[in-house]
Amino acid sequence: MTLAQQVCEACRADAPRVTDAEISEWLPLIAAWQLDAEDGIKKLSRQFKFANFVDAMSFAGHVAELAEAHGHHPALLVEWGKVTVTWWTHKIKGLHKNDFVMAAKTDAIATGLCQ
Ligand SMILES: C[C@H](O)[C@H](O)[C@H]1CNC2=NC(N)=NC(=O)C2=N1
Repeated sequence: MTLAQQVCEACRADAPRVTDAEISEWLPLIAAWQLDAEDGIKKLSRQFKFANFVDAMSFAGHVAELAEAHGHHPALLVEWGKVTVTWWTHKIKGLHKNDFVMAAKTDAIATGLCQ
């Protein structure tokens, strides 16, 4: 089953962060995403390009619906012609498999919407 076909598991505060081995295994599956660390918190982010602000905002709305459906939410930066989506798990201050699943699902909904 691909990452995009998987579902988020209910994330608990004591859930384990992904290991370096898991990052090495899963990051290539979401090759357009980059691994960042902000204040020691690992995050996944990707910038999606659009023709204008309204299209960018519309995509952000689709991501919001996806997030609500899965109970797992990103940070969204909406600018003219682009949206930066950043996934991490607040509860564990780092990356959980859910973040890789949601990044893959974000790619799936972006298909056909972004430039
Ligand atoms: C109560 C609610 O389900 C939790 O706060 C959820 C909401 N969405 C979430 N999203 C993310 N990315 N991390 C979380 O820890 C998280 N927790």
